[in-house]
Amino acid sequence: MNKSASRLGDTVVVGSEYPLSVKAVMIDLDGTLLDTAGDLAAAANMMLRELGRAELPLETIQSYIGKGIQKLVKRSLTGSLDDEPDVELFDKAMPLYERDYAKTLCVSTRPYPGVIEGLNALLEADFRLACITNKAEAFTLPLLRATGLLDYFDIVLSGDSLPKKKPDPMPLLHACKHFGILPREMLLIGDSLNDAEAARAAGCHVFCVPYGYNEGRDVRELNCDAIVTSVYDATKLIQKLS
Ligand SMILES: O=C(O)COP(=O)(O)O
Ligand SMILES: [Mg+2]
Repeated sequence: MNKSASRLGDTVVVGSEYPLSVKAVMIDLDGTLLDTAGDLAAAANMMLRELGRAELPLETIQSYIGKGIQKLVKRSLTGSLDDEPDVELFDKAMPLYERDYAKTLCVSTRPYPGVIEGLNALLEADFRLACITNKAEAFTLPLLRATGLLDYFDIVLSGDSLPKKKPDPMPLLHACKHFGILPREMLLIGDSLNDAEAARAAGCHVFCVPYGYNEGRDVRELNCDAIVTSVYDATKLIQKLS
């Protein structure tokens, strides 16, 4: 956010061109649509137990979410954001984590307040919707189905759907192409640096929610167009460009 930020109720916006005119909306999954941290952490701790290692607090594992499950496993094994674990240990840990997360996938995971209302309002206003996540597809689709969100989206792009994932702009540009629209006609709603960087690199608008997982960092540090309290609140800042 920059110095010209202003407030509309609890929503913080930058600049004054509101409502923004866009044709389609992309929404991030972990930390924006769904509160997945409890189930991701339960699986990480099952894996750590099976490897005879100490469990980690939920808050620590929550700060490891954002760059896909391989990175989550590496971070859980090393207790750091960027260190590389021993290759043999990682090769043993990865299938354990995948098996464990398949078990915990939707135990406590729920949509955040304002998500269902927001998705309904977006469809009512005739926006086409994409879900863009760094989560692996094997988990994304069952989770969206189990929480009743899958049918809202025209396209779902997961962390392994394309050669590159967020913060690379590739999935965002792919979604623009899918809808036949320009990046500046697209809005991404996300919760992290990965979303903000991907949107800026693609040339899309980006709003961030403050309740998600920004790898332990303050969401106000992000270069985004607005911080919105919920997906529903985001709908009040946009209008359909026909
Ligand atoms: O899988 C992750 O680490 C994060 O996924 P997200 O892109 O939906 O936030
Ligand atoms: Mg996220």
